Amino acid sequence: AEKPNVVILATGGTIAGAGADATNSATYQAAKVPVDKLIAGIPQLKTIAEVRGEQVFQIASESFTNDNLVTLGKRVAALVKQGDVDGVVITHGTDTLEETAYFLNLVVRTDKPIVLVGSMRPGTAMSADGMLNLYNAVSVAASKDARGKGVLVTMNDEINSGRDVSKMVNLRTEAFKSPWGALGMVVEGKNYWFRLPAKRHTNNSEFDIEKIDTLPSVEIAYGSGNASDTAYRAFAAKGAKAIIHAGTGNGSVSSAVVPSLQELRGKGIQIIRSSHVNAGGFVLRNAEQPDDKYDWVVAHDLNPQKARILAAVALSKTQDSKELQRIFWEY
Ligand SMILES: NC(=O)C[C@H](N)C(=O)O
Repeated sequence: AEKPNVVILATGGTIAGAGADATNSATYQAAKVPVDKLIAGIPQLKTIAEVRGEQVFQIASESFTNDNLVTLGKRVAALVKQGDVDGVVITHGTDTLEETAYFLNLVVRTDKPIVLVGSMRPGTAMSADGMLNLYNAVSVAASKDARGKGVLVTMNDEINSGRDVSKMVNLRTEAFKSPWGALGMVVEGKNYWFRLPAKRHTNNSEFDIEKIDTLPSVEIAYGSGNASDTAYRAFAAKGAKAIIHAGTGNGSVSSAVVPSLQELRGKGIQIIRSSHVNAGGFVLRNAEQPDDKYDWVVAHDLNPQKARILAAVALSKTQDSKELQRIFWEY
């Protein structure tokens, strides 16, 4: 039987990292190993798919920019349109993997599997996790039963939705979790599914990377005790179109910051309240702050970095705060 065709788009990260010694599991350089070498290191890939690699970037993911997102998105969209491509895998640093996964989930119109994967240890380390993670990613991307489920992330044998999943801990290989649970598991080349995403994505999205060439500036300011309005004002002065408030608790805002956010909203900047609580926040409209009165938006269950992605994508289409709020409920 003919094997499915899977393209691996490599962007760098620890999965392409190299350390000086096998004991260096945490001290190494990310984004060193080219994609062809990663593929050659796993001869078993040939048994599950026809695999070819493309080096899109070679960067650590903390340095990913909006331009990187747009370039990658356009390449993925072009590939999934090809009849000779059945699935796409993207190797990526883990630090912003959740942002890229959510971005592609919003803007690439396809049913074909798009799977992001990274690793927590470089390939040179003892018990490196990248090899099995990449094998699993190719196996999921090659499978028909992964179609139509939105952009996926395979790490540590779990299949998570690119919308929900987040890096929850560092250093450990069990780093990625979704607050709503994994969609399934991939074990020895077979997928076991347990749930489906409920939010709009890919083919059912109103956004399309083919119509997006740049993303507006959306910045994140962190809430804590003794918070000041300095960061919010500085972002506004630099031209931010929206500011994500990475709020305490329910997305609460300190009384020292509230008047400034009202003022910035009056100048046309969108104010979006999210929560930075670790295990998954959930911000409700008009709870903690009168969002209707102030014309602010709430980020629903999206963490600040995912809220940044959705706000940037949404603002490429609308400047209306009510539309923005609808989009935050639906995606
Ligand atoms: N584990 C990793 O991939 C971390 C690395 N700093 C990156 O995101 O590129």
